Amino acid sequence: MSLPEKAFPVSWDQFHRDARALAWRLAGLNQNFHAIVCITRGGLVPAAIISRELNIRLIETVCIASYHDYVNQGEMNLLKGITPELSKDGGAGVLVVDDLTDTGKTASEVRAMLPKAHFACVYAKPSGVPMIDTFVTEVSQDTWIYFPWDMGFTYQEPIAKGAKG
Ligand SMILES: O=P(O)(O)OC[C@H]1O[C@H](OP(=O)(O)OP(=O)(O)O)[C@H](O)[C@@H]1O
Ligand code: HPA
Ligand SMILES: [Mg+2]
Repeated sequence: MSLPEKAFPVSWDQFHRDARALAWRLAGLNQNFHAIVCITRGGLVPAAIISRELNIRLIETVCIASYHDYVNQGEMNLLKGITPELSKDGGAGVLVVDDLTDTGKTASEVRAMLPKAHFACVYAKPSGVPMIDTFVTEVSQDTWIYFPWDMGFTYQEPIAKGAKG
């Protein structure tokens, strides 16, 4: 697959604001989550912000990767699963956090491990939306989200010369 048509660049400020907006939504559910399971690596950043806002101090990781060469998704690679302490009741009362859902495959893989957990991510594309309980911003499927931890400052082509957005 080549790079999707549209670009959605996100700055650190914007990501912090959007992750906080996610925390507000989650707080409004009054569900009293006792732990966060964050899907590494992308979920580490929103998990740090949400754990601070909601005062959740028990943080676990599930280490899973499927995008092996930037935009192309390969097979799911589960490097570390979830402690039985958190998965024993199907993950009831657990909040699962990721940066985004795209095809929904990553979330679906983790849902199979924690069917009763609440799934949250900051950004969502339409194919992944059915896998997620709470998110903040939806972008179209033909959009690539550029996260600040993947970026550096570079020259931008003017719009009139064909900049992508
Ligand atoms: O909905 P999907 O199509 O499954 O894609 C979403 C997943 O892809 C990215 O992770 P990636 O596998 O690139 O690993 P990373 O978090 O370590 O960057 C992203 O952080 C999500 O976890
Ligand atoms: O749009 C995206 N941006 C960054 N990482 C991703 N992994 C899957 N989709 C995306
Ligand atoms: Mg990820």
